[in-house]
Amino acid sequence: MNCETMVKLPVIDFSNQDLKPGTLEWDLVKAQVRQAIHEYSCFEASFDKILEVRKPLFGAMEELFDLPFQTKQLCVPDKLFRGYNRLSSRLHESILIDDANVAENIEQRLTKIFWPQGNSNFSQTLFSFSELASGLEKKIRRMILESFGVEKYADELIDSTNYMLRLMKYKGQQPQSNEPSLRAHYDQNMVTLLYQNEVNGLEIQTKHGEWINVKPSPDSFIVMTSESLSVWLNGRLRSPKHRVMVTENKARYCAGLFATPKGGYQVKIPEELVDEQNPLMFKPFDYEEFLDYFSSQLAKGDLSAGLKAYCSI
Ligand SMILES: O=C(O)CCC(=O)C(=O)O
Ligand SMILES: [Fe+2]
Repeated sequence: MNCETMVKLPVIDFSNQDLKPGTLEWDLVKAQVRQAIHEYSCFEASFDKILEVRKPLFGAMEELFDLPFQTKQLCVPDKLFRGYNRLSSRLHESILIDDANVAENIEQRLTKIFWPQGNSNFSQTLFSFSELASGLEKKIRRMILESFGVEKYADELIDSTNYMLRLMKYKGQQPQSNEPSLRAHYDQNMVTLLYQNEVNGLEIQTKHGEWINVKPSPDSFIVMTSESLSVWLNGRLRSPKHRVMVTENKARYCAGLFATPKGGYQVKIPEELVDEQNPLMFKPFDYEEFLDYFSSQLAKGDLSAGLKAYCSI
């Protein structure tokens, strides 16, 4: 059900290019981030530079999703393509690119597949988006770690990140329809950044159980702390349940950058976060091994499996 609430997510401004650790402004923004994730596990990050890629980005996504469905399904490996299926939704289609913060990967793993003769505008646009979004995510993650007093792990954690780019298209729907375009779920990665066109639909559940309709402004990302970060912080913060309900007869495009631990890296709770009052809650895990388990559970129709169940003590 689409229950409109008056709650609005906090908006935090990251547009200042000189936002650097150790400055007064950094500390002020960090305090806002900490407050927002404590309250909502989610906030709107305004970042005016993103407006430069807005038009080309959604143009490139339209170009991609306008390709014949069969072409996409046949050309993109199974694991990376989701198209109108039972588990996600029949209204949703998405393509995933690993390590999208490296230009060559976008070229080889996406552009070359569909345009063997090249399409440099397409590659350049997706790369610019990933570069801006991953740069912003690094700042946000560093602030979160600092706010929990574990910033000494920031470089290691950020260096072992796979920046997965997921391009998504949701079919438009009649306003009276209340079929979810993407079912309610928790993201399993570290931090999620979402950037959408003008069609709204994302809903986030607050810790009190109410659903907020998210209506980001064109210069804003939606930022969520996800399950891997919650586990790494020994349960110190939550990740928000969210879903998508499109109630406009217009396609919704959304580009998501999912900061995810790289396969082969052991994600382990820092010893500073474990003591008598806060006993160790989760075992170390390798995200890729978890994903294998997670996908096999999903394939069996078990939608409740998640990282916390997988590695809880
Ligand atoms: O389209 C959106 O806004 C949300 C997408 C999402 O939740 C996901 O891909 O995990
Ligand atoms: Fe999600």
